[in-house]
Amino acid sequence: MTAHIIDGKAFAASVREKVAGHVARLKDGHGITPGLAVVLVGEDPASEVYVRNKGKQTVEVGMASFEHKLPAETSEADLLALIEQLNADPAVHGILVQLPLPGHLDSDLVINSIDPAKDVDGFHISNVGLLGTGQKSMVPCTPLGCLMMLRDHLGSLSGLNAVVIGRSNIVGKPMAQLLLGDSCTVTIAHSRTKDIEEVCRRADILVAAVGRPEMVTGDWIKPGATVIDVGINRVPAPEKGEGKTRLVGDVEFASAVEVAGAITPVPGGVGPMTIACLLANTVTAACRANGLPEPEGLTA
Ligand SMILES: Nc1nc(=O)c2c([nH]1)NC[C@@H]1CN(c3ccc(C(=O)N[C@@H](CCC(=O)O)C(=O)O)cc3)C=[N+]21
Repeated sequence: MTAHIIDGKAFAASVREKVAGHVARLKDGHGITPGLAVVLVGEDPASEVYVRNKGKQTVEVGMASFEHKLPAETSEADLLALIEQLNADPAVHGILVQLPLPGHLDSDLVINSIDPAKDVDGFHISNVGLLGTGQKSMVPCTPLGCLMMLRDHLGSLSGLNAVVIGRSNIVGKPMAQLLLGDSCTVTIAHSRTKDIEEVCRRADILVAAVGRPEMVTGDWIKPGATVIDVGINRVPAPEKGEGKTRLVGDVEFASAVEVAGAITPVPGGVGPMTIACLLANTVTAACRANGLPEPEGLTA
């Protein structure tokens, strides 16, 4: 039996359609155009993949897109001044500072200077604390997208064993919080975990977010498990005619698809959902900022 392939690209399109509906309602009914500001400091190859689709999709759903491209040598003071300006701008409902930042900038300081209500990445310490205590917050886009796909595929997650591989602040930790919020029994595995294959084989839900190409193979997976592959790794293409590089996940798809019950592909899985959830968070932020009921089905 081969796994059901969860189509993140199609799911993301349906999320964007919902977002577009809410944007239209905000515009026509209330004269509000949700706006997303993206701040890029310097150039990072991994970030470029992301930026390519994002501005386009923001405009496609009817929102305003503000891009601020700053040189790599921008000072912390100048970056903080820009964020202060965006915090104060009523046309800006969401602010995203592209990570990683150049080494001379303190990313914790920068992220925590964003107004938490406009922190559509959900990385501000206030949002992290709100999520961890089950209060209304901005939820990080990648874990939110994973949660939406899991709920859509499985219905209830209650009582299931979930294993998250990776303990980053942007994926692993918030993902674990969301799964706990949906009453999973959650394990966070990482590079120092003993018998990691064994730990993973107990998972009904396996989320791989380590950034190591094809680390998880079919023999790590419980038959029938739902596998979410967060990894986006660019590796050299083995065959001529495939271009110089190709994208692979943290899961070895060919062996995993034979064992899992369902699996997300790379590309076309978590990546498109991340961008869709960024737009969803922006429309949610715009509703909250104006005291309007928040969109249903777009929040955790
Ligand atoms: N503050 C901040 N927030 C982020 O969310 C953030 C960031 N910084 N820095 C960079 C990473 C990277 N990231 C991606 C999102 C979607 C795709 C995506 O849609 N990928 C396509 C593949 C695109 C292709 O074919 O190259 C897919 O998986 O199908 C990729 C990468 C968000 N990031």
